Amino acid sequence: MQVGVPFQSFRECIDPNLKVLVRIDINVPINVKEGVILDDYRIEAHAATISKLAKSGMSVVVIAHQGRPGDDEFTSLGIHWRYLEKYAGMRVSFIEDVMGPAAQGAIRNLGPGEVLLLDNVRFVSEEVIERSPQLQSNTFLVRRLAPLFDVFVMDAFATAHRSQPSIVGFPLVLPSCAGLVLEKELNAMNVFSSSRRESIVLAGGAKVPDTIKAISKLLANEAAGKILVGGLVGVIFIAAKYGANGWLRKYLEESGFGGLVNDARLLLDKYGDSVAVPTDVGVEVHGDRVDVDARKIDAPVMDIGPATMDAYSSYVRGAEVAVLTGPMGVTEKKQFAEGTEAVFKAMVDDAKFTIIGGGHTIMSARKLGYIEKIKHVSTGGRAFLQFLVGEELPALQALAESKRRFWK
Ligand SMILES: Nc1ncnc2c1ncn2[C@@H]1O[C@H](COP(=O)(O)OP(=O)(O)OP(=O)(O)O)[C@@H](O)[C@H]1O
Ligand SMILES: O=C(O)[C@H](O)COP(=O)(O)O
Repeated sequence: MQVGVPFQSFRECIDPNLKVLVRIDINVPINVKEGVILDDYRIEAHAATISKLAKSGMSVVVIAHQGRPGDDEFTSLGIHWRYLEKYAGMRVSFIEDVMGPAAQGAIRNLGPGEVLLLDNVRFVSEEVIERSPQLQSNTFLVRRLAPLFDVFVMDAFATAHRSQPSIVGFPLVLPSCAGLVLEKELNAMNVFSSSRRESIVLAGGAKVPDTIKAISKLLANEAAGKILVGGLVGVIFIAAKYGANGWLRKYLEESGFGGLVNDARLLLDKYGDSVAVPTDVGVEVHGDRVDVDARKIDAPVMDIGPATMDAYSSYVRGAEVAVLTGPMGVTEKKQFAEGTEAVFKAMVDDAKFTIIGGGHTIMSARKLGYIEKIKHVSTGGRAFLQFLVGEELPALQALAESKRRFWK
């Protein structure tokens, strides 16, 4: 943990005599019907925090969510349980309850070194309402569970942007610390934010409005030296820089992204060379890849082109930090994974520190064989973007408040 961080570090919560409540984020892509988790990266990451706490002799209760009420991935943590056991390398018990008498009884009876996973905290309706930490500390969830614990460990970086009871409520009533995953995320982000003009952000993927907003904030805060755009985000910047005819014009009308072209143009006008836009792209013609000039697009854009790969690789060379959020192309199709592969290669070969974030980005890095070579793989999605651009995260503010209240 860096000096000057305004909350307690992980090791300050470790004490074999204590019962700890740990909030983790094991919200993962899941096939509920078949009971199969499609990407367990987050579970593996948080298992380290849990095993460390349990091995120290603490009684460990884990609280987490999966999905949002009403969506297909909203389900019990009964599926996650076994994965957690596998990665923690120890027995984990699971209870189909969050804060009722069954859960309370199991928490009371938990012995030293034992781990209990509670069910999906979003089964409790209060959890999905975002309000101030003060109000969240007065919810039924917090009032029922907090008295059963000595300390709270906040490890769910990926949910740190939510002001929900299990994130911001407990720190106001229990002495709290950052977890191992949260500490790692903050350390990596500190490397990024202390490099500023020496860092490069590669922004691709398909979350076009969110990513353009993030780019705008990165530029306004002078948080990065250069932004290199790709993926569908890059397509919007291509339209802003070179104009849109043929396929591109039709695509903008049909996708509803037309309005964002103006936002991209304003950013290019204001920040000029700080944003690099693809000069060529890989388009799909009858299933094949054809590389064309970005001014002459007449088929679906699926990747950045070879000249752009070279240019982006040379920008990455020598960067203090290179961050990739969102793939450069449709990596699900082999012939359009070339751009993403080229920038991964440049990152691991030539940048001093590398960070990636986002579900598809991580999956691409794994598929293309770069995951082990990236210095920091973030567990966060929205939280990662929000933190990257320098926005406050409610979870961190609540931890800081906990320090003021309990750790004099
Ligand atoms: N040119 C393109 N045209 C269409 N889709 C693209 C293009 N480039 C990338 N994509 C798609 O973008 C998706 C990933 O973008 P997204 O913004 O969701 O990334 P992420 O942030 O890593 O993932 P997640 O949202 O899961 O956290 C992939 O499915 C990929 O196929
Ligand atoms: O996957 C995420 O980004 C986090 O688990 C937060 O999920 P949410 O967007 O449903 O709050």
